[in-house]
Amino acid sequence: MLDYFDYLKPTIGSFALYTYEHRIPKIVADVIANNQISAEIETRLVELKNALTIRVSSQLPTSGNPYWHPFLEEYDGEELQSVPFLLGEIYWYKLLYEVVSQEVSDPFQQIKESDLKGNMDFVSDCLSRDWSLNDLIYLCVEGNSADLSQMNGSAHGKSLSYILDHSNLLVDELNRVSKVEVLCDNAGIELFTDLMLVANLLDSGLVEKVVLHLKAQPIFVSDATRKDFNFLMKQLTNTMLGRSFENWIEQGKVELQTSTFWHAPTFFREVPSEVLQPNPETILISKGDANYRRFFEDRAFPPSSTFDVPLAYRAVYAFRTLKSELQTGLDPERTAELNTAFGKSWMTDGTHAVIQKLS
Ligand SMILES: O=P(O)(O)OC[C@H]1O[C@](O)(CO)[C@@H](O)[C@@H]1O
Repeated sequence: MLDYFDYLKPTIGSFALYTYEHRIPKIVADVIANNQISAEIETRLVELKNALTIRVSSQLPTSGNPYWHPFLEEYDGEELQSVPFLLGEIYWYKLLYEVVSQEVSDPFQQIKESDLKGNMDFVSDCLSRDWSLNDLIYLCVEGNSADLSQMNGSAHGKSLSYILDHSNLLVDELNRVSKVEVLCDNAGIELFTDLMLVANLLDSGLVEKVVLHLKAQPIFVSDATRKDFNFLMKQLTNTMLGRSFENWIEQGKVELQTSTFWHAPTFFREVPSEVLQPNPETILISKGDANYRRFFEDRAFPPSSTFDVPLAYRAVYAFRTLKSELQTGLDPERTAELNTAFGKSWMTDGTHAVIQKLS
């Protein structure tokens, strides 16, 4: 039972505190450096650097997004340091978005686009190779290292150590379904690797349809929006991959969905049927760290813990490089080995990964 465990919060020595004290000021500085904004907006952005002193306000403009209401009711007036970390982070990104949105539609657009442009050699190299399905699964997880919210920016291509690897199970289960849904994570290189995997699934006839879930608004710096998808497609003009996706979208074999649920402070137990429609003919692939945190509610439990993921898909798989202090389903002996070798850093430094069957 998840409820049995406390939420992760920015306590001394925690990754949450490091995020609020170091990562967030860096994100603000990057947004200022990469956007043409007025002095007034810049001043308001600088105020957001002191994230821990910010208080939740139920007056936050929610632009008609109903998924904000339970959070605002519950935490109105509280400082971010006493709010569960994931929800507090989402609140902070919303404040950032509200501040800049009068002048800029996506504060991270420039950062995301220049990262992709700077990595087009990697894209060309990937497009020129033959890939097995298994290798594409690994590529797709490695794509999740390309997270621009981390201090070191895009880091795809570094080799990952897999602490759980259920990829063979996934390949086996892919033979038994007709549809795959992907909860996409980062734009640019990660989204490109997602498309590479999806293309293999459709080209091989393994599945008939794929739904890609994108963000309706910018969040967590590099999370992929519809606009980011279009930008990637533009870079893929005149490639086989680009043409295939144009056709599949036209034929309805690839569907792009966005929902405001993904940038509201919500957990998966609240996901409504207008956002996800689980069914036993479909596999859900959840990309990235933030989605993993949303499944397990950012709570402090031992890494050997297991919890039900109450979504009635044929199966749910997480493709994730670890960037936060939670993990499930790990053998206690393996956990002890990792702690001995790396201290706590294996959980947050993006060097370890899982391909994990969650249900
Ligand atoms: O792009 P990903 O893999 O979801 O990672 C972003 C997430 O990781 C973190 O950087 C650390 O948890 C968060 O700030 C955010 O949840």
